[in-house]
Amino acid sequence: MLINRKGVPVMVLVGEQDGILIPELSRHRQADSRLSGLRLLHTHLDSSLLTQEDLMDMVFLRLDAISVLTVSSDGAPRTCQIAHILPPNTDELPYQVHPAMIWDDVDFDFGASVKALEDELARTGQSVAATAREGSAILVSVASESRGAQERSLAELAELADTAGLEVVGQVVQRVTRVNPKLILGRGKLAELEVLALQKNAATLVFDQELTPTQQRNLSQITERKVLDRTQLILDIFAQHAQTREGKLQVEMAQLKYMMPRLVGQNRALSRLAGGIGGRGPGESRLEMDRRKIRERIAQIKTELGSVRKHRKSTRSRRDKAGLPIVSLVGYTNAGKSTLLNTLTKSVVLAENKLFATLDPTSRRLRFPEDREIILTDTVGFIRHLPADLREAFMATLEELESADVLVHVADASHPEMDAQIEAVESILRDLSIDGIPRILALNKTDRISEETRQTLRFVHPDAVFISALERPTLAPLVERIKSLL
Ligand SMILES: Nc1nc2c(ncn2[C@@H]2O[C@H](COP(=O)(O)OP(=O)(O)OP(=O)(O)O)[C@@H](O)[C@H]2O)c(=O)[nH]1
Ligand SMILES: [Mg+2]
Repeated sequence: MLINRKGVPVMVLVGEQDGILIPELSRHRQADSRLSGLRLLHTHLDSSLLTQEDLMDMVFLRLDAISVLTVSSDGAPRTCQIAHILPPNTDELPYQVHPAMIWDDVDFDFGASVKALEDELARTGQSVAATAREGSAILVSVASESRGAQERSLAELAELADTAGLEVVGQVVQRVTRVNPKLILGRGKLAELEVLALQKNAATLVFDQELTPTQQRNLSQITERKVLDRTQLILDIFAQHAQTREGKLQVEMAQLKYMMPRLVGQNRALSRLAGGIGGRGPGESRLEMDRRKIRERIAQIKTELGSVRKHRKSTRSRRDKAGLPIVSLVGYTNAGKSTLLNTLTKSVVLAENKLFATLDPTSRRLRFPEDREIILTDTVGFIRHLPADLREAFMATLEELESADVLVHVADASHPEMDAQIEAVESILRDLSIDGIPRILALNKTDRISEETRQTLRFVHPDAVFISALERPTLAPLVERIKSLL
């Protein structure tokens, strides 16, 4: 029986021995509350009390409370057990399960309990600006790696989320031997995640691992929240930041390719549900048409990209004819490449403390004191675990590197993961087969490291040049090294 907050039963459900089917409840959800406003009282025909399944139902249906009543063989009520979701608490408990009570002794004030919960949830919800709700996110990692490794990867995901404009309000880590093909995480962990999202008022869940179309669909259906994975987040950032024609086309293509299999997935689900939803949904034929349109658009983008590239090749060969040597800055995202380009050339190339501030190769002329000129080009930031779909789009933006005479690999010496970042960059350079071009390793942001760290780094990277892109005088040794290689 589903009972509303006035104590009125709104639905009586009849089930079978081992379960009842609870229909879609979202219609009952009140606008001013995040719980459904309903509590479920149900019976167990054996004498078992609340089960894990019951608690899952409470969480995913966002019930105010769930109670189970056991009945004697003659149908008389015996014991009752109540559970309800908890407001955010220091013990990080998702819900409270009360001890079982004799039915005749039950004296539980549902009204008071739910009011306390709603008040508390509303209060924590308000500490984040009301409008921030759409933008507040919980980060989730489900993998077989160690907890430490997962947390390091989540730290990077948090930076990505920040760049994408999301506010991170919590995180959940699960270490598994095998991921759940339907939900990626186990049901129990999903319930924990759902309660955390409810407690923190987070509208978005961001997974560090790539979600299959099925997982993504299931997760957003069950949680009714926006579900993103790392790929989508990066695509989103790419889309926000791409500036040139080529950058935009590359991003659009990657997005369309990402969408395709997901459309197919939706389609299958729709055809399975077709009887139920009648003509309201975007019918199968519409989706079919959308897929065809996407394919057409991808083909069109390919043609456009071809002509954009041809154009760029000709500007490149003009530059080659001018005989100016090309020096390209490469490096992990946020290492300080654009800042270095700015300081060296005093030009204004977008530099921000955001990942992926730069998405398109940007070139500047740089004149040395003795009247020698070079072309200095900035590039897109590299990143580890670049999703397979994005690798191609990313590498395409680096094509220009082939014609570089010198590569300056900029690394952030103040970053705890610097060595892993350096390796990630080197690996992509190897894939591009341009690791043969003379290369200088510039350890940047040395204004932020201690003398001790500097000593260690000098030992580990004896060939590196130490710079601070913010301090022009520190760049002299780098300029000397560049000149010596030309
Ligand atoms: N303290 C300090 N901060 C720096 C230095 N160089 C760059 N930064 C800061 O680091 C942040 C990232 O710099 P960017 O130049 O945008 O980095 P990028 O490598 O171009 O990043 P992407 O374009 O995203 O790949 C900015 O906030 C810079 O101000 C430095 O030498 N010292
Ligand atoms: Mg940049």
